[in-house]
Amino acid sequence: MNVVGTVAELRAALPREGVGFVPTMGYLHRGHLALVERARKENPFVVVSIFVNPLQFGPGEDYHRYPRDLERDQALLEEAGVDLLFAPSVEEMYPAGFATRVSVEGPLTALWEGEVRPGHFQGVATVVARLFLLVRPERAYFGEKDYQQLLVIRKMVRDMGFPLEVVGVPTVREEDGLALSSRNVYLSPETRGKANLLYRALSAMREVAQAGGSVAEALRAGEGVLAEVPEFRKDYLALVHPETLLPLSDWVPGARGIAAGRFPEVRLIDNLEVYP
Ligand SMILES: Nc1ncnc2c1ncn2[C@@H]1O[C@H](COP(=O)(O)OP(=O)(O)OP(=O)(O)O)[C@@H](O)[C@H]1O
Ligand SMILES: CC(C)(CO)[C@@H](O)C(=O)[O-]
Ligand code: BAL
Repeated sequence: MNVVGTVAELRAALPREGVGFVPTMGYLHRGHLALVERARKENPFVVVSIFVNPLQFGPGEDYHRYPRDLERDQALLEEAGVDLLFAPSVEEMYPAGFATRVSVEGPLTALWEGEVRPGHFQGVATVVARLFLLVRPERAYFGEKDYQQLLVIRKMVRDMGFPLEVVGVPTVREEDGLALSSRNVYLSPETRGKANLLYRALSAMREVAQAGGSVAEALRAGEGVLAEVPEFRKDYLALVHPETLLPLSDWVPGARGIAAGRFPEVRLIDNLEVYP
C-alpha cells in the first residue's frame, strides 16, 4: 500500500481510471472495513482517505480529542488490500487563505443532525467535494450509519454533476445491536452496557410497524425504550421519509427510524429501516 500526505504525491500515485474511494476520519473499525471490502469488490484500485476535518466540528465539539492512531489504521488498511492511503495535514487540505465552502441547502441539511450541529453538513460537503476533485473516483462509499450524511452527499453529487456513483453500505453492528463508531471508545464500561438503547428503540418501532401499528404507536414504543435510561439525553427520535427525511404521519415504503442523543461521555446516532 502506498501512503501519501500531499496533493502532489496523490496525483502522481493515482491511476487514470478505476478508482473506488472510501473517505474516513480514521480510528478504523469493522464498519470502515466493510466499506473497503465493498470497494475492493467493485473497483480495480481502492483509495482510502484519513482526515479529521476541522470544518465539520462545532466550537464545543470533540475535534481535538477525536481518536487518532494512524499507525494502527495503516496496518489494517494494508491487510485489507487497499492500494493507496491519502492522509493529508490540515494545511494540505486547507492551505492558508482557503475560503470556499460547499453548502447543500434546504430541509435535508436543516433538520436533525443539521439542527443539532449547525454548520456540520457544510463542513462535510466542503471536504467531500474537495476530496472527490482530488481523488476523482468512479465510485465512493459511505456508511448508512450516517444516513443523513449519505443523503446529503448523494444530493451534492446529483446537483453538481460529480461524475461518480455514491454507494451506501449497511451499518455494521456489535452483537447487542450498537452501531460501530470510532467514538464508541469514549464509552465507559457502565455506559457501554446501555449504549444499544438507540438500536433497541429503533427495533421496537420496527416491531410495531411489522405488527400493523401506526406511526404514532411506533413512536410511542421507541420513546418508551429511551425513557428506560434516564442519563440519556435525546436529541431526536423520529420516523421519516427515506429520501426527504421529512417526518411521517403515515407509513411509506422504506420509512426510516432515526435517533440521536447523548450519554455524559459521548453522543450516539443510529437509524433503521422500519417499514419495508
Ligand atoms: N458501523 C458502521 N457501519 C457502516 N459504515 C460505517 C459505520 N461507522 C462508520 N461508517 C462509515 O464510515 C465512514 C467514515 O466514518 P467515520 O470515520 O466518521 O467513522 P465513524 O465510526 O462514523 O466515526 P464517528 O465516531 O465520527 O461517528 C462514513 O461513511 C461512515 O458512515
Ligand atoms: C465523510 C467524512 C469522512 C467527511 O469528513 C466524515 O463525515 C465521516 O467520516 O463520515
Ligand atoms: N461520522 C460522521 C462524522 C462526524 O460525526 O463528524
